[in-house]
Amino acid sequence: MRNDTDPALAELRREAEGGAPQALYQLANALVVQHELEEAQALHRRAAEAGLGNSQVEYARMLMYGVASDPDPVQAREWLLRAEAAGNVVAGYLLVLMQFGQGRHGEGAFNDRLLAAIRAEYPPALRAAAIHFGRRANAADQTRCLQLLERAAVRGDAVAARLLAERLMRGEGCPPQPQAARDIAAQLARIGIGPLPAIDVAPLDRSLPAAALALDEVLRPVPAQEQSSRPHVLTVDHLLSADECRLLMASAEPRLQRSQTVDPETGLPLEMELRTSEDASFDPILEDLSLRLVQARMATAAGLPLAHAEHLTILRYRPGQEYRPHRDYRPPGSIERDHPEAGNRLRTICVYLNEVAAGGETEFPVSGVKVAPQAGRAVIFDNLHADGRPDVDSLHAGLPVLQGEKWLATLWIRQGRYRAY
Ligand SMILES: O=C(O)CCC(=O)C(=O)O
Ligand SMILES: [Fe+2]
Repeated sequence: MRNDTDPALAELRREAEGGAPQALYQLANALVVQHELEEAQALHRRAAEAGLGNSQVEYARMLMYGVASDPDPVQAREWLLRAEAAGNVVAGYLLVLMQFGQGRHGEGAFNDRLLAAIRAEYPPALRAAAIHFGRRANAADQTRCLQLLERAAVRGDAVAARLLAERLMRGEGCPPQPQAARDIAAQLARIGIGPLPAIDVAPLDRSLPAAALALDEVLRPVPAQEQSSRPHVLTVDHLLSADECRLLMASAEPRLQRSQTVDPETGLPLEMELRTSEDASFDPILEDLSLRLVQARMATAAGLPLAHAEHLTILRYRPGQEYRPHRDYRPPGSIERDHPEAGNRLRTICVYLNEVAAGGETEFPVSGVKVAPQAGRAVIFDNLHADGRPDVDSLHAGLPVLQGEKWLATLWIRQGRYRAY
């Protein structure tokens, strides 16, 4: 509904009457805050056509996420390329994000794009690069990781600040600096953010070259251990680094809510005793490059394109909480309501994000396999037979947590494309 009473908005409207691109941009941003998205989109488009880089980026963002219109990643990409050519580094950063969702990394340029956004001190780029360097087992890259986390934190990135505090406290990549860690923790506590669960540090990657960015490292195949063939269950230890596990927990925590499950009869979401955890799901609009790269790593480990994955879900179980035996494939009714063209859930990948003091294993009753949580360990299993029929043997459960917390990241990956980008 049009808001005509807000004097600040009325002033912006007056200023935009002359059609100056900067004034259109400012009015559009104010309208987004008021949820007047269609008008905002039209104004960004006008300013974009007049050559304003910031509006080109905002218009492209709306097209990427399908805000005020259906998603149009092709148009979004064109606007981003235009803005990038005019020197807009956020456009380059968003192009990297899209490349890793669309399997367009073959076009290259992603490392240079990220570098340009790092040089411009764009916090999401600083954090993504920090986590990238933090996987490597050499002192120079570890120092680079810490410096980049600090630069992101100084620019207001609370997730980077949490990752930095954990590293300083434990002396990861540097000697322990408990006082500096406590200072950051105290600042975070003032805005209601507490410490993260303790996790063991995964061994660092010795195969990566020092110094240069190499983002497509997330797409390298990883060796997996087969746990059972019926159902088909694999595990990958240390798929995610400590920083990546912390990133997922820190990004999810503010959004956790009581989990819902799909009613097998009606396909409608339902709160029930089957699943007693809390969860957070990341609509792509909430994603940043760090989250996207971790998901690309997970999808690669599962052997499927990220574009086939439903939204990333992070679960937290407290003592006594569990996910009773169930299968992940969905009833036909529920598929019809949610991207029927993507088909059913072919494969699931879950990654444990912390050490659980006791309990919380993932159990597959048909083969008797039980996978114990360990930070960074992935469990990957098929929900459908090779011919696409549901595999009833894929029955599995998250056993009750007996002590401590269990954090888990899940991607349910469909047979076909689910995401626009
Ligand atoms: O908590 C677990 O170990 C299993 C989780 C699960 O089954 C799921 O996310 O679909
Ligand atoms: Fe499941």
